[in-house]
Amino acid sequence: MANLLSTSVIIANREIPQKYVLPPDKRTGHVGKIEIPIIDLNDEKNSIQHIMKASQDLGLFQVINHGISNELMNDAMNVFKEVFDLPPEERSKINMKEDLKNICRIYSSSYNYDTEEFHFWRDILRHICSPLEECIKFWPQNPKNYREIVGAYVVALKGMGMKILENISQGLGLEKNYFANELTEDNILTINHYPICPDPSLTIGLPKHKDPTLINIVQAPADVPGLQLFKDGQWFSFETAPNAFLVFVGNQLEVVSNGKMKGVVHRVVTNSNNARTTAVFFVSPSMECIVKPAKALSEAGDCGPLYKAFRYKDYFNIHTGHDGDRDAILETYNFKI
Ligand SMILES: O=C(O)CCC(=O)C(=O)O
Ligand SMILES: [Fe+2]
Repeated sequence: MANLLSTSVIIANREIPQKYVLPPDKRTGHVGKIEIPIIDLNDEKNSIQHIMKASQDLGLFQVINHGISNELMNDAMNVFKEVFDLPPEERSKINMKEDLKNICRIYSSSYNYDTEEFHFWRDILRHICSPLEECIKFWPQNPKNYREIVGAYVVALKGMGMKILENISQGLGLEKNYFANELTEDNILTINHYPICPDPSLTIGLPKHKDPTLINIVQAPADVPGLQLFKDGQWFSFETAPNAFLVFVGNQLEVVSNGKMKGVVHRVVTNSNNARTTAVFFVSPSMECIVKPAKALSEAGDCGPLYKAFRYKDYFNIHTGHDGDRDAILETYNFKI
């Protein structure tokens, strides 16, 4: 297995190995600033309309009053950080031999570490979360309350995700529970840890991509920036409100909504002053699910369906197989008609 950045001599030496240095055309330059709409999930009168507008304008919004307590958010973030501070011999126990389905894995850069053109400046702890009772047995036991806290966190995130999707289905004119089925059955939680980087101008935490899921929900620190989005030919950095979650429209929502909602191209840059840890909850179709535009939407307008039906597994396999540039999937996998 690849060395984790968090333990390796790279950090101690304060130098960037060649494999992490981006080709000049991929380096990050000047960026503008943009504000991401903040949506009050308690404001039932307006939340649908605000979510729809933000999803259509930007493909990204933040939610507050989302029902997940600050205490649970803090507890979860603290145990995630503790995992990355564990001594290497403790951390290596996370990749358990009995975990044949790779339910819980800790690794560096990406799944394509051995073949990718350059490495990303991040370590990842990835947990499959569904079905929870099966998967939780393979999650870390150190810190000792890890499973209890992260189990509660995942249940809360799923509940919040479904509430957001109820808003979206109503905003699209579909029945309220349109997404309460195999379209949202697979859930993964990844913890991204971006260590301090001696020279952020030469590296990338996560290169530009659109999320392959239905939606991605992100808990990111308000005081350590890193995420940037691409809009109208320019990159923008933005701030995350304290105790808010960011919600990204994923490619599958683009398909189901027949292009009414658009995913946003984004990336993560590195930081020379602070390490950054984020939690990302993927709400995805099951691997066998056939994804296609909702009939009510493709039959309503003049344009007909804008996307072909496809099996999520076929899409996902191509998506994860792309070294470095996950956005390339949009060109190579022609799921558009
Ligand atoms: O770690 C972050 O800030 C965002 C990660 C992300 O975009 C992703 O995992 O798809
Ligand atoms: Fe993403």
